Amino acid sequence: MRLILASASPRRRDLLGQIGVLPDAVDPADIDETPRKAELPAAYAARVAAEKGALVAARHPGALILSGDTVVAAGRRILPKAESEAEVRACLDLLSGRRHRVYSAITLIDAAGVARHRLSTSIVIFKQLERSEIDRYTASGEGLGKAGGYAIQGRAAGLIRSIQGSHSAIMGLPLYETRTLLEAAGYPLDRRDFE
Ligand SMILES: Cc1cn([C@H]2C[C@H](O)[C@@H](COP(=O)(O)OP(=O)(O)OP(=O)(O)O)O2)c(=O)[nH]c1=O
Repeated sequence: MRLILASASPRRRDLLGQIGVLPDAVDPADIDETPRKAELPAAYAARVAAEKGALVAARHPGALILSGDTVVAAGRRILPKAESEAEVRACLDLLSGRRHRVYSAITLIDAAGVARHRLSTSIVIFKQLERSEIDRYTASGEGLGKAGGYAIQGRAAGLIRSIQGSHSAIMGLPLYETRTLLEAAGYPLDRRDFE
């Protein structure tokens, strides 16, 4: 059974590897990720994960397709995937000293073309950040290319007071839900147990 990871994110590949799953191919979906007007963060994450999966499934008939989308939200506000230092700084200014949510959606399309979806919601609380902490974090470059301008798997962990939910989901792929969907689709898991 061929498994295609529909993602350009090296984090998603590494996370899959953490549960012993090695995709047969990685084929990212390049879609327009602009939120719709008044679209709520959870619905947005779910929609984008589903759209990425559908696009890539069309290129691989008969394969399993796994896609995901991770969105950082302050209330109803969707934070960008930070693409500049200014965006990282703006995200940290907003997240400092408060709790926010991280929505991590996945879609698995099975060999028959049936799509199954899961959404994992986590709550993250940053400490009240000093100006110098924001300056240093921004300059580190770690927040670039990350939803909400930070990476919990990196030095941002030293600025985060608590998380509630799933660490893997915040990083980009909710592993519990991923395993559940792969299992439901008949994908052979835990093969190393039998070797
Ligand atoms: C909040 C957070 C996000 N991220 C990353 C995970 C995702 O790569 C990225 C969110 O962007 P996504 O649009 O979910 O994914 P992507 O563009 O990197 O890859 P693709 O669309 O091809 O699947 O932010 C972290 O690595 N650590 C974190 O703590």
